[in-house]
Amino acid sequence: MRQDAPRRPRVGHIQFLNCLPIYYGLVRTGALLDVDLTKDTPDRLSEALVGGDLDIGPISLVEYLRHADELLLLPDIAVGSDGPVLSVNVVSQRPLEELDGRRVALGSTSRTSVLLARMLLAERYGVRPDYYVCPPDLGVMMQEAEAGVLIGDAALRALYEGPDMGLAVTDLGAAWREWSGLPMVFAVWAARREFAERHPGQVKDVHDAFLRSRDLCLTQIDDVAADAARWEVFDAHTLANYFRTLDFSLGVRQVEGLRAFAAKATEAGEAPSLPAGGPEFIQL
Ligand SMILES: C=C(O[C@@H]1C=C(C(=O)O)C=C[C@H]1O)C(=O)O
Repeated sequence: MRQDAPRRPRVGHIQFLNCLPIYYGLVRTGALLDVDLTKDTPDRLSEALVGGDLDIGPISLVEYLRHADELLLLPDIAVGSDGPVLSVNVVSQRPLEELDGRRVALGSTSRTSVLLARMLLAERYGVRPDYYVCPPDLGVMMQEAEAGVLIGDAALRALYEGPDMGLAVTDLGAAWREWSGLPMVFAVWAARREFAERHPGQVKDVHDAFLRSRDLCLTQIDDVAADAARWEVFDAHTLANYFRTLDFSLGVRQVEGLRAFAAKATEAGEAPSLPAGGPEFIQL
């Protein structure tokens, strides 16, 4: 028996459909054998990465901004959209400009989208609702509040079911694009700095695996959607359209969008400002 057996990197994975294209390829390429994977909601994964319980993984953008000194970004991978995202929504029983002083529920799995919603409602709609955090359940939210902010599968479902229930659905990817003219980055991938310094090879391997996985999947979206539709409430066409809508890249425009969001978050007192030239990427 080896007493000092090296351990696999502890890697996070968002358990929403939005990251299925990345997971799918990890299975197909065999990369899952080389990582200790934790699937969870974005709020818990962010906390685990910041707390040192994970080494590498996706992190909600604003949580990255709050802990940028402990983290390094992985290049070229993110969860975002350039316009509508379909799965980040404000669901409302009345027009957004009428929400002043009204109860608005913030889904507990989100950190970035709930902040985006609060900034948008304050700055674009001039309203100051009475916010509270609650589980991401549309039915409960609509009983207790006039509007709710949802992300992930629950938000995608609300997009299709909300209008029949008399609810207005505002896509926050589209709203951000109208506001800033830029793509929105909801989550980034990061490694803990100390881990990256000790195990640069492992970070590179995990990063390569994510990119290969994503790229493989993007060439087979209809097959991935058909496979996933066997277990999901969404049909294959809806899923394929969703996967094509999401933007998993982190190029020059996405980084511009990230910086614009960071500047607004700093102005709102929600995150320290990015260092000049930031965000800081890992050198692989
Ligand atoms: C596009 C999405 O982006 C997400 C939104 C997040 C947030 O608001 O904190 C975090 C991770 C991503 O899952 C989504 O959840 O549908």
